[in-house]
Amino acid sequence: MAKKKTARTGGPKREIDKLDREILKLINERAELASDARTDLSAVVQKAMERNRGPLDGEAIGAVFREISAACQSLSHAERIAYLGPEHTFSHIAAIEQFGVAADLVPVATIAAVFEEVEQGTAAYGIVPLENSTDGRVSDTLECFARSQVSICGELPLVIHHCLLGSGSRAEVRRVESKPQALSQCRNWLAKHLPGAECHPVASTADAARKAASDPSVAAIASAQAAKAYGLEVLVPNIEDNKDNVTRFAVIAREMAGKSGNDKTALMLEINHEPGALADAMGVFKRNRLNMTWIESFPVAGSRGRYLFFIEFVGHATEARSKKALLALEKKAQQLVVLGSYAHREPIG
Ligand SMILES: O=C(O)C(=O)C[C@]1(C(=O)O)C=C[C@@H](O)C=C1
Repeated sequence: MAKKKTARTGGPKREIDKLDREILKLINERAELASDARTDLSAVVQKAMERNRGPLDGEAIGAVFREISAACQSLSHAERIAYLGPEHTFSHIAAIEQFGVAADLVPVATIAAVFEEVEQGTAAYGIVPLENSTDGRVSDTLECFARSQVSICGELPLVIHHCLLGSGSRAEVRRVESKPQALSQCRNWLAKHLPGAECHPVASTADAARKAASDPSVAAIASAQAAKAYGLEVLVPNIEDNKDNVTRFAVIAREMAGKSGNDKTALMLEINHEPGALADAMGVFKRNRLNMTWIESFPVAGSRGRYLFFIEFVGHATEARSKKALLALEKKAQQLVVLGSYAHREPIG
């Protein structure tokens, strides 16, 4: 079939040159389209098939362009960084701290979507809240770690100042919206200063700010940056209950990070359901003189009684003492997953 088409359109060399030019054109188009996170590969393939005048048939040209588009997409997505959006969430602020404002920062709707972007390779990194000094763990994130393959390759503890934002006056506020973690970090302030207001959970602090912009009876708890971006007034700044309110973010990726010399390692452990099993596991850290910096027990969804332990200790997983401890833990564990090693950071802000 290819031979017949070549003859009709004037020789293989010319056809291949023409094909090259078409490919180049489509690659350029693809690069432009890649800036849109939702670009669909099939649109590019479809275009290539429509433009095709031989020598290859439609199926073959579709297959070639599918491969080219996928390669371009993975190249152009190599440095995309996914975060819980919309713009001006605390996750966005953390992503700017970590990667700079010029980075290709991509807002997504949920923490689970951040994990998906990284797992599927459409983003090289993601940034997710792990725990807060007032409110404890961020369950959405731990749940994602329990069923995902991604690693932690960095940490970023960020000082969080919450503001009450609105488009009217404080006296008009009947409802306060924010992410449950933010509402919880301000619960004493809300009980004292807005006891009659209904608290309503939404997907993120910036999502709350965006919604509050159209209704003066609704206030949002969000950052001062969100106030500016969504055209709201800061009705009350610094309403967090604990003045040293720090959220620790994890930078996630498909690969682990190398040694920095001042590292921590996070792991996920499930142990036998029997007396002394947790004490035995803890004994491994003691014997190997490894200082634990975090422990969190988390129920395995739908298991009725099984728990995962999220543990963090000082040291890189490749260091001798860590390796010895991980080996000993593995023998005791039903499940042991090293989530990653990463450089220790002091709180920012
Ligand atoms: O909603 C946001 O702005 C987020 O980035 C999420 C999040 C969280 O879930 O912990 C991050 C930091 C603050 O603790 C409040 C909210």
